[in-house]
Amino acid sequence: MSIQELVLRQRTEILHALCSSGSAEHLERVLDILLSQGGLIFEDYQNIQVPGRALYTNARQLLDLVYIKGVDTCALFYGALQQVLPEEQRAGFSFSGCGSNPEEKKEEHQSTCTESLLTQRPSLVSKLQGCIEDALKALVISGHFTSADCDEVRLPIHTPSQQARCLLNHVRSKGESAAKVVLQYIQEKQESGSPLNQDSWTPPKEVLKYQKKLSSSVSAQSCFLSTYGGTSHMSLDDIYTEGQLELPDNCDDVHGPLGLKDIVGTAGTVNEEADTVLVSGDAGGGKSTLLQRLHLLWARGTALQDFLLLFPFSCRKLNSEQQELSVQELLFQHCCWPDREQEEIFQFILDHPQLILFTFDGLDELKQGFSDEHRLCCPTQRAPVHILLFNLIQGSLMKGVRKVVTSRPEAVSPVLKKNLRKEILLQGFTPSGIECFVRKHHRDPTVAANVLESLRTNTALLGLCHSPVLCWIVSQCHKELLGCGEGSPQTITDVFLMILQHFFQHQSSQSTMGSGWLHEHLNTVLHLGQLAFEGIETSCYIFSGTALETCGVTDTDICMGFLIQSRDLSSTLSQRFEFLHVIMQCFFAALHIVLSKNTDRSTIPKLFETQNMTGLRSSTCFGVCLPSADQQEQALKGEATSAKTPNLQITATFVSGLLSQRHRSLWLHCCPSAVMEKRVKQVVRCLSKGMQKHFKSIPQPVEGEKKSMHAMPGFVWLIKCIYEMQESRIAKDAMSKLEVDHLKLTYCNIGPVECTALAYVLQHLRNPVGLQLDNNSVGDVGVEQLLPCMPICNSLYLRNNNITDEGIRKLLAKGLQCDSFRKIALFNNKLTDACTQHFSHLLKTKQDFLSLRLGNNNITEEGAKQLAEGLKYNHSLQYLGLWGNKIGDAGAEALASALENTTSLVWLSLVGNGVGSAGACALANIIKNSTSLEELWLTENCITKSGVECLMQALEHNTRMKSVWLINNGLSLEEVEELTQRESRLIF
Ligand SMILES: Nc1ncnc2c1ncn2[C@@H]1O[C@H](COP(=O)(O)OP(=O)(O)OP(=O)(O)O)[C@@H](O)[C@H]1O
Repeated sequence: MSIQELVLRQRTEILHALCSSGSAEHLERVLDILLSQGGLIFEDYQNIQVPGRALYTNARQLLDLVYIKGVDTCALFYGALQQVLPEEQRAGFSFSGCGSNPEEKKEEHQSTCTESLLTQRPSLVSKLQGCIEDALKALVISGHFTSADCDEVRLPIHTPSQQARCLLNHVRSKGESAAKVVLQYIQEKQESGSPLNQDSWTPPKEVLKYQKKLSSSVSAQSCFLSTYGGTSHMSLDDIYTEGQLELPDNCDDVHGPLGLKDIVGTAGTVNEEADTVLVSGDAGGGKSTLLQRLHLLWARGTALQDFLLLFPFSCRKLNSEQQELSVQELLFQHCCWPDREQEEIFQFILDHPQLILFTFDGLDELKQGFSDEHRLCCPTQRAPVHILLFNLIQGSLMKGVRKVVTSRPEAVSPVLKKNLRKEILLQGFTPSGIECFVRKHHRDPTVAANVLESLRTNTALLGLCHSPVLCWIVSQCHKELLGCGEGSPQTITDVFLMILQHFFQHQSSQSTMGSGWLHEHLNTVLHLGQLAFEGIETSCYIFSGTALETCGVTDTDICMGFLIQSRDLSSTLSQRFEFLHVIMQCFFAALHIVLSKNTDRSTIPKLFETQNMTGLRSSTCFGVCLPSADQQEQALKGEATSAKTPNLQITATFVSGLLSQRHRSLWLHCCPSAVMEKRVKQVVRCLSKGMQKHFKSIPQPVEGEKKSMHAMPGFVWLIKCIYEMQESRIAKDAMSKLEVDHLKLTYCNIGPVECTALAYVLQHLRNPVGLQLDNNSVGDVGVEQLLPCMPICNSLYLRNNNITDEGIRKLLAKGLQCDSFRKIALFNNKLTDACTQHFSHLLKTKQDFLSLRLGNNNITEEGAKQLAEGLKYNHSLQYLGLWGNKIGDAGAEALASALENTTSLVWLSLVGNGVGSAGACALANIIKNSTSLEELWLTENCITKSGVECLMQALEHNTRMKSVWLINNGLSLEEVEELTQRESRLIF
């Protein structure tokens, strides 16, 4: 009998010997040997070892292939069995002359490293098992493996030998030089005599010394928070509160909240080839503080430990670099100077990009807007710093070095987006974050409790506190806050006036009553205002002593605490200053515009006009104040103005707030009232004109469609300015001309603060509208802020907004009293069964409610039962969507019984709810009896043929039903075919 025949005859026994233990190890070792001896080629191996396929199937595939390949391969196969199987099993599979000497084969296959990986595979698998991590490190350092490659190898379902095989397979796909790294690594291990399972790679000594110096300077720079510099020292450890990190809505590959580690992790990656991670968030939202935290944790060795060197940059500081620099100079001069061996250290950085992390804070503050026009690839070539920065971000310079960049969202251009690995949104504090921050800020629990209580009674202020910088001010000014009773702050201008007063009164020997405090410090306000204004118009946020002098800023002014000394990793001899926070600079710039005698007449119109055009990329706002050469340069740069747009918008918002009726008494003795009146009129006119422009942009509706307005950039900002003015006359005027049926504000970065302003303004609309706020960050506090405009909303769309049951409780309590309120959509929020009783009550009470969509929340059987209670008594609901919840068959049964005789429901979706056949049979009763239902969606519900039969029988009695959707249920192809033929309204 030939050996080929033997393979056939012993097929069952061989399969048993290879697979009966349930472990794949025997089969995999046989494959290793066959690969090493040329019995199989790698493509054969891939055809046999199909991931996820049953072990027996793989083994059968091997036997088929061995048989087809012929006698030689069969002989090698029997030889491999002899090597792999336990002694007691071997005897059954002996065949004289089988198996050639593997060493001989090795001689034949020495030409390339990739081939050696195959010929030496059995021994490599055994050698690598104890030192997978080291081998991975070598591959990462050499640039062949990414962290995703490593993760795949490390998968916990792999045994050590499978990890080794997976590593070898990956290496093969990376090519010859990767194979060389592994072989060299194994060889060096053996030559050094060190056991293969010990970590041995350490960076050169000079690099380690440099790392130590860098990390100690990063640590020193990041352990205190700068906002407290002017008043008191607060260590970051004592005050740091987790902010809310989110991925943009379209990528939902992560469940649960993101943490700091996810910033450089794989979550949310959209472009594997790019190296830059963007953290975007509003002014004062905590981006710089978050980076500072990352820096500190890295320097302490508790985070980002995959990176040996971390280079932190501040775009604000890079603005003042006048020289052209090379990357080497940029790193060493701006971050940390190596005491020795600069060339060696820089070469190490170039050779090991995976071990290096750059952070660039405040890209929006860079004078030049991001552009990819000037390409630079050579790390030793000098160039203006912004060009270096852009090329680093794009990866044309220092490819492979990871970069984390922060920016305000308004300044993120499409060109920048194109170069991003991923984006993470920093959404400020959550409600529990606010509480945590206040408690950290006030060690005295009674004070903390009082501050929190005053926030609870003033939800507009609570909304503002989602912004960490405002939360800081509110905590800092707790005495003023607790003493102000009725006049408690409502707007961001109120909050900043509070801190202004707080700082002045802390510096004064006696506290001045009434509005006298401002008059007393008017000179300081004007000096700092001038400095701030000039800085905002030229994107300058750091000021030299000379700049201070030019604006008349004195030592007394500095002592007030609004300016702090600029910190820098690179040592500079002259002192430089910056405002406590850039929003503070905007506030002083606004004070200058409002109070200065020298404010040009065109300043206010230009400030508002520019912001209102399209938001970004418009001509420079304060162009008139710049020398004409600068104007030309700005115009040429085009995007340069976009970077400062957010600060101009904030300044304009403050101008509106400062000129509001409520604050005018403050300025009585500071500025002639006629001038003040004129400025107020200018602002009101600008806001009204801005709104008009938006309204004019609304297209006429197509016949039969509703008139709908999509918010243009700048719309929300205009609304916020109107809110700052706190004059309902202005809000009313602005809104009286808006005639739309539907207002769409999706993806507009709307948080609680914006909700407050929206509600304030929209309540003056003449006719009810549909308000669509999908994909924002409204949250429960935002929902509460929206309540005043509920009477004007006939439908409310709040998809993807972090809303919980508590928010719904308040929303529905108000909704019950609103006659127009008929529809609500809340997909993708955080709702559970706890909110369904409120919906149930709403359904019972409001007999004109039309549409309820609660898809993709966490509603279970219990919630469905609660809803059913309400549905029993409701005769108006037409649309009910519970797609993507977990109501199960019992939930479906409860709904079915409540809706059995519905005369209103037209559309019901229970997609993806685990309804099963039992649920389907119950739902069939609605089809049987209802006189209204037209569409039933039961896609992805594990319904089998028996369930579909029930639905079909019910359809026989119903001619009104248009379709029953049953895609992706537990039906075979044949069943689907048969059922479709029997009933065409079933859609599979
Ligand atoms: N996570 C945090 N924990 C505690 N305080 C914070 C946190 N984040 C921000 N703050 C406070 O808010 C202030 C403003 O934050 P930060 O400067 O980090 O905001 P930003 O987003 O960088 O603002 P901008 O875009 O205007 O530069 C900080 O100085 C600090 O007082």
